[in-house]
Amino acid sequence: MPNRCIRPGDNPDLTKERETCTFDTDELAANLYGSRRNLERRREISQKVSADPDFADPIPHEFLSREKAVDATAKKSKVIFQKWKNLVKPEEMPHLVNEAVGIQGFPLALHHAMFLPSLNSQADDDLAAEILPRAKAYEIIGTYAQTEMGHGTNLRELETTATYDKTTQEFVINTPTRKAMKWWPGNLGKMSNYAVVCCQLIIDGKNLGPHNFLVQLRCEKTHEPLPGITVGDIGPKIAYNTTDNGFLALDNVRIPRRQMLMKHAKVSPDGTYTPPIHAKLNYGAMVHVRAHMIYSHGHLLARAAAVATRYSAVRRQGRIENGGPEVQILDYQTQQHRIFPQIARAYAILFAGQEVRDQYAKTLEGIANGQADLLPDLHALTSGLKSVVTFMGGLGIEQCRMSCGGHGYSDASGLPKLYGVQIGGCTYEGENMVMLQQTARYLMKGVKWAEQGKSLSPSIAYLGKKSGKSLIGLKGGDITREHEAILETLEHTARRLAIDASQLWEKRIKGGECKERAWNGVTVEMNRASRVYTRLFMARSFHRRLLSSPSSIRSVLSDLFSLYLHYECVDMAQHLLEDGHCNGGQIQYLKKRLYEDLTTLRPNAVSLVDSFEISDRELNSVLGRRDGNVYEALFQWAKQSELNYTDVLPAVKNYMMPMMEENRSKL
Ligand SMILES: CCCCCCCCCC/C=C\CCCCC/C=C/C(=O)SCCNC(=O)CCNC(=O)[C@H](O)C(C)(C)COP(=O)(O)OP(=O)(O)OC[C@H]1O[C@@H](n2cnc3c(N)ncnc32)[C@H](O)[C@@H]1OP(=O)(O)O
Ligand SMILES: Cc1cc2nc3c(=O)[nH]c(=O)nc-3n(C[C@H](O)[C@H](O)[C@H](O)COP(=O)(O)OP(=O)(O)OC[C@H]3O[C@@H](n4cnc5c(N)ncnc54)[C@H](O)[C@@H]3O)c2cc1C
Repeated sequence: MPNRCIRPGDNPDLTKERETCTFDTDELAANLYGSRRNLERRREISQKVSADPDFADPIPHEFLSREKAVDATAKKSKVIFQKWKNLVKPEEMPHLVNEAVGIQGFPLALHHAMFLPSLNSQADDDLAAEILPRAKAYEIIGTYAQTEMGHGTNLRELETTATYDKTTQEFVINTPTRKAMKWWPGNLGKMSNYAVVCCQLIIDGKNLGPHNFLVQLRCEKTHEPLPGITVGDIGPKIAYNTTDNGFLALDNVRIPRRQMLMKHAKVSPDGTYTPPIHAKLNYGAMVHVRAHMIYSHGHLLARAAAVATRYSAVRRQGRIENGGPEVQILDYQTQQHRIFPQIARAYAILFAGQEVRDQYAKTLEGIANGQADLLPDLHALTSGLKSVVTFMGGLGIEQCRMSCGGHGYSDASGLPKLYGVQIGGCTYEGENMVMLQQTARYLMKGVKWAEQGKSLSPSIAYLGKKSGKSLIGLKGGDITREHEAILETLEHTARRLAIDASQLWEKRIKGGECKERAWNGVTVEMNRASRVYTRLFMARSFHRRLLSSPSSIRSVLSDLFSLYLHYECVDMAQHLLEDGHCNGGQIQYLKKRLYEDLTTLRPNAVSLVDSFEISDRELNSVLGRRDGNVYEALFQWAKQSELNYTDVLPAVKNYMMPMMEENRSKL
């Protein structure tokens, strides 16, 4: 079944790969994006963006200074949020943005990712009615300012205060020390004129903990900072350099009482405080991003896998046997072992990302109806997923980069930027080690509930099951039963690690340590349990997707799922072996199956990444281009380097030439 990406003039090796494809690449892409219609819309948007002169790039972003890149991004953002705004549905926006401006951020990123969601879910009706229409119409730009120079993780110790003044019915917002400055918020430095600012709420001298407040930062007419406000950009970073991550200090800035986000927690005019139905509803914007970033980070890995796979199909280097032409590097087993698991993981992350977005929507619905009972499960799952996915994605992108040899190190490959953006996710929205502990807290409760025979939510239902013997390698040639056997083994391992961690914790408490110190003595094991819980969820989610897939793509998805499971199990072999649930022979069996999977998937590798349906513009990689004509494109790309504007650089004229001349004249 030929892949529909084939076009005349393409690199013949890529064409051959696509001709040997065994599945309908459009079917898989439609499944990935939810429907044929969604796939068509995706393509339509890609084509229209490419054809829109307002989005044209005279030279690639990689060659622009930071200021020019920010300028170009802002210009395109204006086009998106004025000219294009009504041409796309909200759920198509992320694709439009990726396509038109790229992945390094844009002036309205935080406005969408956190400012609007905070207002939507935390502002009371009056404030929402006043501010939301203006924010949605882009009359104002906002961000989410929580992290301070001195505190990001430990929100309880944030220093910025919002002290209620009953006499004027205002909050006084203040930054008491240098390290209390807000530091890091995206789009805070230069773009935003408003922010949701997280402050300790102080009433009558009593600290009621972190709460959110809407603060105007800049004049709506001049964009100059308002009195009492010091604001700016924190400087260049590993990536996200078209984002103005910023600093902010507030010098006793007064805001009206109603600018506290009071849908859940409330302060009445006389200073009476009413707590929310769930203590952490103020943290809702973080849960929003965590729930959505899984999918977007899966897409980053998908891009890297697409670049590495296509390039490895056109790159020929060395021979496996003497004689004959040089081989495609994709034929080396080590190359397949590096890249194919990244393809499988990208699909797994995308599937899990879609499930968790749905779970988020359900939880939000519940909260709107006064029910926060789904929140703890969602918080545990999103905390685990954000940590596992960003770390796994970072490792995966780096594997893809190395698999492209020298050219992978060039910005032409697009891979260094992808890596920089991906690993940002290990830190933002809660540092990974910290968020895994949030998941572990929930697991520890789950272990207790299971012991007490209480009912468990679906994501931790496995904690209440009994383990049998691992059937890995004992299920004959039936792939369906093999998948089940592996999933059961993963369930056992996730359960066993959670119970072991719980017992280790209890042992330390019984030994006389307080709960918290005892916790710190077992957090490595706690986080291990959280990771395996998360990886089990991802495997189960992939399996659900496989079982519900149409027959036309069932076989290739099953091959991919096999590789996914075998790879994950070999990667986690230590955990499978530790308690004797699996034996060495079973691990050897899994490795043998993994190597077979590499061979099975080889003919479909290029088509599997074609089904990610990432346009050349969005991929932004000379190595990953759909037509595979990389060498000419590489030269054309390099010619645009600003160092090539002139043959003899001033740096050479001013320093190197005189040095050489002086040294020659000494002889
Ligand atoms: C046009 C484009 C459209 C785009 C659309 C949106 C796209 C989104 C995709 C975005 C992708 C990329 C965009 C990039 C943007 C990045 C921007 C980055 C922003 C940030 O980084 S914002 C700052 C984030 N900061 C943090 O995450 C801080 C981490 N720290 C914490 O969260 C907390 O301090 C803590 C949880 C670690 C500890 O808090 P604490 O108050 O001390 O609580 P605990 O005692 O630990 O826990 C008490 C109980 O509360 C539960 N809990 C904690 N947090 C939550 C929560 N968020 N929700 C629910 N429940 C929570 C916890 O489990 C405890 O429960 P228990 O007592 O055990 O029952
Ligand atoms: C690209 C990017 C964008 C960002 N955007 C925003 C934004 O828009 N708005 C915003 O408010 N913030 C933003 N941030 C800030 C970000 O949310 C914080 O940096 C993050 O939450 C980590 O906090 P921290 O920097 O204080 O790290 P720290 O807490 O100082 O972490 C340092 C180390 O200490 C460890 N550590 C800390 N506490 C514990 C613990 N309890 N247990 C074990 N280990 C611990 C961490 O694991 C880590 O290894 C952004 C950050 C980045 C990198």
